[in-house]
Amino acid sequence: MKKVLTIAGSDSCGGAGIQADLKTFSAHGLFGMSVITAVTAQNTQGVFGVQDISTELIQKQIEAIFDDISVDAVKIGMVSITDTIKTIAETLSRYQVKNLVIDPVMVSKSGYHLLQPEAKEALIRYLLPMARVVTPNIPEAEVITGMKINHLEDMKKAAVQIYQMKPEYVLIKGGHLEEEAIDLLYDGQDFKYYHSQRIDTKNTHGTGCTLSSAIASNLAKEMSVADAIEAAKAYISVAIKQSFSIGKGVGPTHHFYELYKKAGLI
Ligand SMILES: Nc1ncnc2c1ncn2[C@@H]1O[C@H](COP(=O)(O)OP(=O)(O)O)[C@@H](O)[C@H]1O
Ligand SMILES: Cc1ncc(COP(=O)(O)O)c(N)n1
Repeated sequence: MKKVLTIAGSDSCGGAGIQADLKTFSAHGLFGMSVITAVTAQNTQGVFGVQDISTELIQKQIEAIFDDISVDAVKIGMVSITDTIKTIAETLSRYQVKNLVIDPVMVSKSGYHLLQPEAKEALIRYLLPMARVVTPNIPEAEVITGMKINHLEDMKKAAVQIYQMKPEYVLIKGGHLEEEAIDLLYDGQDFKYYHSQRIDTKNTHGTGCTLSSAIASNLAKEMSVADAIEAAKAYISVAIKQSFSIGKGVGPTHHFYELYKKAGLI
């Protein structure tokens, strides 16, 4: 059984964060584990409070896992503050970490800063060089590069700039573009495009978390990066198509193992 770890924040309403990650791992038939960086009080309408977990406990959670269990892939999501970032980077650097996917979570769909703006530099300096794949959405790519992204040509320029920050692969997600939801992969040489039809729904809470967890799941299954993203993109498209309302705001994606199996996605 392949084992996948998420290092991320808890979302009390279950649509994003640790909860979305673990659901995605299970839907891929994998064993999911978690290191919780922060607990958020959150629902479909907003984020109402955050408690960062102490760096001591974050370090102990990581050590508890890696000292005992072999981990096939790791996904990092909400990391909140500079001290958390430094602790994760320092602790992970003591282990052979395979297949690290970093989703540089910054601002929730409701506008709450899940990463303190001053922690951006630490994320770039300490975490990005450890990544096999980094998966910014367009607003995140804009913050990381300092450039405005309006269309595909801008995405390409941003991908080249982020690649210089030393991840192995950069995937810029186009969910925030107007027309098609095109994602762009750059490996330092070539660009690869992942097209999918834009699904007309407001229920996209947790789409970024789900995509990065699906990529980590596929890497744990020893797929190549390009194939892992292809399969993850198919997964997120079905998960968004099946998304539903659970409250008054932005609803979650759907992780339905049997459905995806029937569709031949897993
Ligand atoms: N309305 C949509 N229809 C189809 N795919 C979407 C839609 N919104 C997002 N996606 C896809 O979901 C994934 C997550 O993207 P995005 O929403 O940009 O990330 P984030 O949740 O980090 O903002 C990407 O593969 C993106 O192309
Ligand atoms: C704890 C936590 N982590 C991440 C997100 C971002 O979610 P999304 O995938 O919708 O960008 C969130 N809202 N809450």
